[in-house]
Amino acid sequence: MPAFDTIDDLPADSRVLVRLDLNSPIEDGDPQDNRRFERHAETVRELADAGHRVVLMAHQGRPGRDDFTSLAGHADILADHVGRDVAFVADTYGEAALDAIDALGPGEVLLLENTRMCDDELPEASPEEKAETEFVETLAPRFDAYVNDAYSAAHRKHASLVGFPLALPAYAGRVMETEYEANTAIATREFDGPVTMVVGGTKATDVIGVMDALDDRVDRFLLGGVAGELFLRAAGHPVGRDVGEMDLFDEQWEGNRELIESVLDERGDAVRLASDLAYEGADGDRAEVAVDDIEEKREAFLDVGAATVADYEPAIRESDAVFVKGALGVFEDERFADGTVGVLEAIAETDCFSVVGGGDTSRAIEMYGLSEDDFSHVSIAGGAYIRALTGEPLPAVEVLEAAADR
Ligand SMILES: Nc1ncnc2c1ncn2[C@@H]1O[C@H](COP(=O)(O)OP(=O)(O)O)[C@@H](O)[C@H]1O
Ligand SMILES: O=C(OP(=O)(O)O)[C@H](O)COP(=O)(O)O
Repeated sequence: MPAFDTIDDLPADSRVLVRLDLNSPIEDGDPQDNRRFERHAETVRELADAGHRVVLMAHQGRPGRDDFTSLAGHADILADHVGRDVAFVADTYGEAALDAIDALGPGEVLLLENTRMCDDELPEASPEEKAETEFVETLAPRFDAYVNDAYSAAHRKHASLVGFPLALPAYAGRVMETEYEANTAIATREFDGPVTMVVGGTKATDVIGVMDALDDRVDRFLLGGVAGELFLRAAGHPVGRDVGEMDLFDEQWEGNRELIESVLDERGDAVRLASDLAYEGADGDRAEVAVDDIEEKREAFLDVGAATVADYEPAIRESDAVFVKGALGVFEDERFADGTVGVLEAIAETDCFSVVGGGDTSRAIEMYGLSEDDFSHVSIAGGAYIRALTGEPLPAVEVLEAAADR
């Protein structure tokens, strides 16, 4: 069980400052609706229904990047999910923000401007230093409690995540609670049968590090995606290289070659690699080739093949727990979704404990009509999920735990 207090422990009629993670894809300047809104809406609705005055903080993008925008559009999307008005003020802790906070009535909800527009939010520093910033020292006295629901940002030591829990009584929101429990299961729970990890996607450096760190806590790794191709390359197959205008493979190969070879050396029996791969044939349709028949990589491989899925399915059915990190193919293109969807369907059909993580990969669930209810947990975290899997501490969770001990 987590060692932090939750919103069940909040005193009645509190003024609560709540940190969410609404960081979203931005298209034409507008935030796109996604699972983060839906999940955080549950915490916000519960707090508002209980009669608390609810002030929300969140970030969007990083300064200097295209996705660094105001949260005005986020307030509207969140309001739709909460089923209540979510007021917005284009200020983080200045006079306009303080006036809006003071004017809030019981059960009302206000979203403050992108926390990263405030100089004190970034860069990373210790909780003690962040608690002494003007941002925290100005806002904290207006509140009775701080709630952190932003599990997916909990690996960052930013003021809104680690500073406020030192200045106020601090609690975990519902998203924080459920993400924490599911994502640490691999490190904290005992499973009776085999534990399997499906490893794919494009961020090979991240997932190979996870494989190395998890070591024998996972009984078998089923590989696909870019990471899988790099492992095939290490096993002596002429794949896992950039072709044409690609730049997904060679650099990640150079950076991970030794680690891949050492994982294969030490855990080779636990690592299952694709036996066939799919690519775009001359007619534009999906074509497949057995890995043993590949003499030279001439085209981009965009999915694992049907024989690989048939090989992975029984391994999933025999498992007591399955954790997914990364897609097995470019599932956004229907022609190359079979690997990812086949494996997700196999997981959905079993009653094993299952967690699907990664913002991109978890989108395959709704895209292909799978039900989220058929998985134990679909995480809305990327980087924090990876760290939780390997047992690496999350600074924003640590300060919540420390707050509960005070
Ligand atoms: N062979 C491949 N070549 C290129 N992209 C791939 C391949 N296999 C999977 N992908 C891509 O990987 C993405 C998902 O993985 P990634 O972005 O690493 O993970 P996350 O789910 O954590 O966001 C998908 O968008 C998919 O298109
Ligand atoms: O979306 C996020 O992380 P993720 O892409 O790892 O899930 C979080 O909001 C953290 O954002 P950041 O990586 O800009 O600090």
